[in-house]
This record gives sequence, structure tokens and C-alpha cells, in this order.
Amino acid sequence: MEHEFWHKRWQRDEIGFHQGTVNEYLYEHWTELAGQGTDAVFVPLCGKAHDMWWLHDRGHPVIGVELSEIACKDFFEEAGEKAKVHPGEPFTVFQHDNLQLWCGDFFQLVPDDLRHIRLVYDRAALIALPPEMRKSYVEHLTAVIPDGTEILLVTLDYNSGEMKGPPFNVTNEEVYELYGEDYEITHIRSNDLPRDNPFAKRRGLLNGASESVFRLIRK
Ligand SMILES: C[S@@+](CC[C@H](N)C(=O)[O-])C[C@H]1O[C@@H](n2cnc3c(N)ncnc32)[C@H](O)[C@@H]1O
Repeated sequence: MEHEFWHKRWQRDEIGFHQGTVNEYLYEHWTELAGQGTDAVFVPLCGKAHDMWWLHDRGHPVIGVELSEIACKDFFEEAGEKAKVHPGEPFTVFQHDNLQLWCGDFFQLVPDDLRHIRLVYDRAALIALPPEMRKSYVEHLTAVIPDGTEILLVTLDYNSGEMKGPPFNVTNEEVYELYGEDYEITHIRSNDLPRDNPFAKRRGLLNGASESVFRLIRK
């Protein structure tokens, strides 16, 4: 996906992926990874996900990475919070307490940037990318997070003949192909979305869809 594609989506406010509330799988499964601890969390391709406030409120330092400056600004403004802005290259950092949004390209991150990270939350990041980019995404993520980092990954699968992504369909088999070599994988659960689910209905998915949740540990 070209950067321009996402910039346009934000400029036109075409952000159907944005959830104004905490994601149900984050809410239900986060303690299985994090316990009651407050380790630092990385949120790739973070948008303006409310989930980051939830993680922050639980005491986690958070670093999100997001291409769109609109998303970064809106994230703080919509919460009525002021962020300090540290302009820079390749990232401009928006900061409030220990919650930072790094505005720039995920693929520009280097391992030193994420050396304190112990947890990753991926909702609508892997599945935002077309098949040819997903391998590079996982390779880059694996290169920049420390060993032992745990990831909560949420995926979506559907009949790819029925709609054009994003979000793209990622099968559970693909998760094992992409992460199997470098991660221990636990498939926590899958949840069927029936054809009359609002998302399936909006996108014309006559066979519905299915979401899956994984816990991955970087070996
Ligand atoms: C489908 S949205 C998901 C946002 C968020 N995870 C959520 O749950 O709402 C994908 C986001 O990734 C951002 N994005 C796409 N490519 C990126 C890249 N290379 N680096 C950083 N952000 C990127 C887009 O601007 C978009 O906000």
C-alpha cells in the first residue's frame, strides 16, 4: 500500500477501521500477556486507536507509529489532551506523559528505537497490508523488537473473492507461515462474524468473516 493511499484516507476521513472504543480482544486477552505489569508497549500502524489510551491508563509506556499527521493530531485533540511535538527525521514525535506517537514510516524504525519494548499490540496493522507487504512487515518487526517480546495479534479472514482489501484476509495458516520461524505461537481464539454483522454487511461478505487472536513470543 502506497503512503499516498493512507494519507488520502485520512484527508477524506475514510477511516471505517477506526473504533471509538477499546477493542474487545485487547480488553479480554491483554492480561494473558501483560499480567498486571506495566512493560512498554509498541503499537505499529496505530492510527488514532483509543486502545492506546487504555494501555496508557493501565500504566504502560506506549510508542505508536503512524504515517498520518492527521491521525496523530486527532488522537490527542479528541481526548482533550495536549501533546508536545518534537519535529524530526525520520519521525516527528507527539508526546503526552509516557505516551508517544511517532509520525512517520514504520519501515524507518531501527532496533534502538524499540529497545525498551516488551509488548506489541497489532490490531489492523498486519491485515492493513497487501500480501506482498506482509512478509516485509513481519521481517522488519522481527528485526526491531527485542527477543522475548510478546505480541497480541488480531487477524481477519474472509472469502477474498467477495471483497477487496484493506482490510485484507489473513488465514491462520498464513500467521504460522509468517511468524512460525521466529515466534512461539498460541492461537487464543477465533470468532465468527455472521453475514449480518455490520462489517460483513457493509462490505458485502455473504459468507461472513472470522477474526482470530494470537499470542506470539519472539524467540
Ligand atoms: C487499518 S489502519 C489501523 C489503525 C489502528 N491500528 C486501528 O486499530 O485503528 C492502518 C493504519 O496504518 C497506517 N500506516 C500504513 N502504512 C504505514 C507505515 N508504513 N508506517 C506507519 N503507519 C502506516 C495508516 O495511515 C493507517 O492509519
